[in-house]
Amino acid sequence: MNVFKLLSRSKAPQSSPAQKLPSSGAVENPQLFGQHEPAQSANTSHKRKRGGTEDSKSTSLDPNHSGLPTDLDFFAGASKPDEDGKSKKQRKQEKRQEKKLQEEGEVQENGADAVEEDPYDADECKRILRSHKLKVAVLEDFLVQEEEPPKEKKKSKKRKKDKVVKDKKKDVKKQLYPRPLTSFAQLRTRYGISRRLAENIQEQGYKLPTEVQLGALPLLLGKPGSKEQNGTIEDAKSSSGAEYGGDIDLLTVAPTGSGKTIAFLIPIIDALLAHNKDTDGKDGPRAIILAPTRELASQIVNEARKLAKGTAIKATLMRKGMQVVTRSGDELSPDALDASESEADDSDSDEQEPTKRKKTQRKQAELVKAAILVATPLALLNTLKRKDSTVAHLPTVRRLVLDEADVLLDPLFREQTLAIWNACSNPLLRVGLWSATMGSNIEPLTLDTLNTRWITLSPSLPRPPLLRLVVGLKDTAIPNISHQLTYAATEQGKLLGLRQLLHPTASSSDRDKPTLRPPFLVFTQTIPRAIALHSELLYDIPPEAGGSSRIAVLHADLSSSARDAIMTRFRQGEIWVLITTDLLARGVDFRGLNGVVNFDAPTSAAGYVHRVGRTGRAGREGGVAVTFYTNDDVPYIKVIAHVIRASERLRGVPEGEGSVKKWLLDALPDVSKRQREEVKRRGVASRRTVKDGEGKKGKGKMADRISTKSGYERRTENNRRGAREASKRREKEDMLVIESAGEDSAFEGFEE
Ligand SMILES: Nc1ncnc2c1ncn2[C@@H]1O[C@H](COP(=O)(O)OP(=O)(O)OP(=O)(O)O)[C@@H](O)[C@H]1O
Repeated sequence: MNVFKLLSRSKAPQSSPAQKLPSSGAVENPQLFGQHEPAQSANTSHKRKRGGTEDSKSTSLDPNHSGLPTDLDFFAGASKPDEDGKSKKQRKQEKRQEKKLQEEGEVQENGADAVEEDPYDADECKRILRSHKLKVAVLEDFLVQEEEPPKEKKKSKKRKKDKVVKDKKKDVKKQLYPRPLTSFAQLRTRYGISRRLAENIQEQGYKLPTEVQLGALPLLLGKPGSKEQNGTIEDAKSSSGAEYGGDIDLLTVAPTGSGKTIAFLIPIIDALLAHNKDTDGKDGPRAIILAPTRELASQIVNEARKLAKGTAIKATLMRKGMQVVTRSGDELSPDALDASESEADDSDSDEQEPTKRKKTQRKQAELVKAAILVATPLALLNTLKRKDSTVAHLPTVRRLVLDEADVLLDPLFREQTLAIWNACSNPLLRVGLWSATMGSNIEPLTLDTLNTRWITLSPSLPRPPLLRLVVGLKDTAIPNISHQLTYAATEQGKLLGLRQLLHPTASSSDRDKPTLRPPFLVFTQTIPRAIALHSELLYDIPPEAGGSSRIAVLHADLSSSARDAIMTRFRQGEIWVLITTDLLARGVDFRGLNGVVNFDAPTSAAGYVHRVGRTGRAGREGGVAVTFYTNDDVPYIKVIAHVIRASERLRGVPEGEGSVKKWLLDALPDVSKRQREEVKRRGVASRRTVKDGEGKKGKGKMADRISTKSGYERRTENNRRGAREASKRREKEDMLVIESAGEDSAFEGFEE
């Protein structure tokens, strides 16, 4: 068996206790926090089941059958079980219910899973949320602001309104304590999600919800009028958020690999299924998910398809040539027209016969018919742009998700993202912003956008609140991986260091340090550096082990099909070392990835959090993150050292024992915010790709160079090569002289 097959998303085998590596497979408990909390006596999952007994459903969706040892089954019911695992109270309740059912002679409409839950204990909710490091706050409670929109107000009243808003702001960031989702079974029992959706979730084999699912799903699934059903206590200060009935805009910050994707997909699919007419996208998509890269977008499509399997809901990846709204040809921008003529639809047409497909290609290229559309901002905006540069509206879209929201609202993508957000003209649009990191500018920008949209689109409608859910410490790397910050002095030092990782020897491997095993990712600052590093390492893997086919480079200059092929080979375990740029830094999920090497140090704290978060997914232990730094990085490495320190603290590593020592933190210089911004935007100067004509005498070439050879060796080699070439040239010239002399002597013409 090829152990590297473990990398495959779908074929990860079970872990063995001796081998704790991400590639060893899924862990029992994907949660990052709260696992060592003692199980409390307060019960949050007492149920009176209508239609069937508790044990008629011994699946992983059953909260009382999670299959975990009691010490791990953090959310196990609190009533002391008897030999059959049930308390007397539960047995009594079940008998009562069975009898009632027999009398009624039928199962309640919602199916055998419908239950009614007891009012919950608010203190217990708070305790669970705190132990899992979940914080929910109302950023701005629009629902209570039922004043006229500011636009229509007279100047004299404006001051008064400002005061009202200010007063309200005292209440801003009010904490909420939603009732946590402690088992996937509750999705059906508490929120009545569709049976098919519940089965699809169960098929994924998830045992416990991760923290972000535990907090976000109750907020997003709460049905209007579910207040009583949820047994919410009427306490303004410790509200559960159920009063919003799921009608909210949500900004979520949760660790990398913590399962944010299904946390935003489940509510979308559930809502689409709830409204039969929304399941197809005949008149246009109902939900749009934006992601910064094509790789991430296509991964989200896969997840959505798994969750929507067997339903009428289709998810599709936005490709060049697709159209999202019906428009006549002369309305299209040249970009959109070119694209629609050159390419056809995606996998929705895969099932059709080839001839039929050919005929319908043109038609399908005209309109996407999937209810869920996943796209990169540029790809979508290109198809929406009209000839006159205006953007077509998407009135059918009711849900917009910005995955990796901080980067989508970063200057690089901001304009495109906001253009799409504003193109979603439905006043009932609800937005979700998700990421593992969120800069401080994102909240005001989001509030601003929501405000402007409300004023222009629906001033008469009540507005939903904007809630913020934070899991763990904001902007911190996950605690379940080990970090190594390695000083390599020079570029050559980094290459030697990387080779030592590839070929560890007894002398090179530090016993205290966990070894990095393939498969792993190697990040560089620029595309030319990734290509150069790939050429340098190409023959480092012996032919017996697969040779150069085991190492590959992936970057944005490759064609889409080449990128897809490399991704597939890496997932299948054929490629062991993948060299890449920040293209793969965010969102991409290689479940069994054992490590990450920052060959070029990331240029921001967020960059570090996302890159290293490609390993240690869903609570897997044993991932390793190695970061090399040279003299050129010294001014900027402190922020990364701080992130590592914070993550080790979260893990419980005592002060002084972590990989970043205090003396190092004290020794590293601080740089100004401006310098930090500059390096974040453009990278470390010595590694930038210098364009033609830029920089001094060939500096551009130097910047991209990656090699083990020192400058001295290079110069000596160049001199030798120059001397050899000069000598060859001289020999050639001598030969020419002799030959021409011979020719001259042989010429006997022109003489009179
Ligand atoms: N409840 C769960 N139990 C176990 N595994 C889960 C659970 N939920 C999601 N996963 C798995 O966790 C992995 C990471 O999920 P996902 O890609 O959604 O993370 P993410 O939070 O979006 O990460 P990132 O911030 O890097 O984008 C996936 O392989 C997914 O299948």
